[in-house]
Amino acid sequence: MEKQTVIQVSSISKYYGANTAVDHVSFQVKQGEIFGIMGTNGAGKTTLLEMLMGLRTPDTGSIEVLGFDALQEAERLKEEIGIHLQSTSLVDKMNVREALEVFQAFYKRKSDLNRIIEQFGLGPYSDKLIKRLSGGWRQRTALAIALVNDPKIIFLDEPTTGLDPQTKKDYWSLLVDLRKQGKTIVVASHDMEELQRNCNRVGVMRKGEFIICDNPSRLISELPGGGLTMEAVYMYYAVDIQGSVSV
Ligand SMILES: Nc1ncnc2c1ncn2[C@@H]1O[C@H](COP(=O)(O)OP(=O)(O)OP(=O)(O)O)[C@@H](O)[C@H]1O
Repeated sequence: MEKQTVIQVSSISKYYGANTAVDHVSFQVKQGEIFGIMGTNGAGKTTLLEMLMGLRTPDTGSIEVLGFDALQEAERLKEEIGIHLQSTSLVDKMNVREALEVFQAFYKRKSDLNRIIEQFGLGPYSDKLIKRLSGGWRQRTALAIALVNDPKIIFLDEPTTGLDPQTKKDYWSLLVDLRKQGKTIVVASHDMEELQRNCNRVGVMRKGEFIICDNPSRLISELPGGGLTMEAVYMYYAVDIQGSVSV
């Protein structure tokens, strides 16, 4: 059976003065996909994610998420999505369980916190201050916070930056489990290996444009001149011809 489209992006742009951060981007995400977004620093990934989450208003185009207009129905949409905080500094002074409870209070629908704590292995840490946790456990906590309203879609902006390879793997196995539970995951990342291994499809951004979007193995095998890894895909599509990154 054809999977349902849960995100429909049609020709959205975002301008910051004369700077075009996102340039007429269109794509769809299906229910249950892990959808990756890659691109150089400044390519527009965060701006794109923020528009999908209803946190930023596009200057052109439209976005439908789970049947809601991300612009007109942003409040309603927030009930249905999980947002992974880039920094947990806001909740640094709380322990893990307190942070989960505080964030859950914002939502009507509530997931079972004990189940999340167990699923994420957070039990031994639930009364520990977040600021005392290692990077990996902080990111795990941030992901747990994104799940307090039992969202259908989870948006993640570079969640594994700075984590060691094993901690990254452990983190991704949580995401794969969430996908198996039917969640849709949209994730921006600079880690080519994790995108290649885990994403159903990856969109490549360059200077605000969506250059190409396909599953990782096709992106690699159809690379003009041949390629073996997402690194080659990145070098070909994401880095501009002069080899300089966008600013
Ligand atoms: N609030 C803002 N005001 C003005 N310009 C901004 C703002 N946010 C982002 N930009 C600019 O928009 C462009 C896209 O930035 P964005 O943060 O979306 O890129 P990114 O791909 O997420 O980068 P990174 O990988 O470094 O996080 C950049 O040129 C950036 O300088």
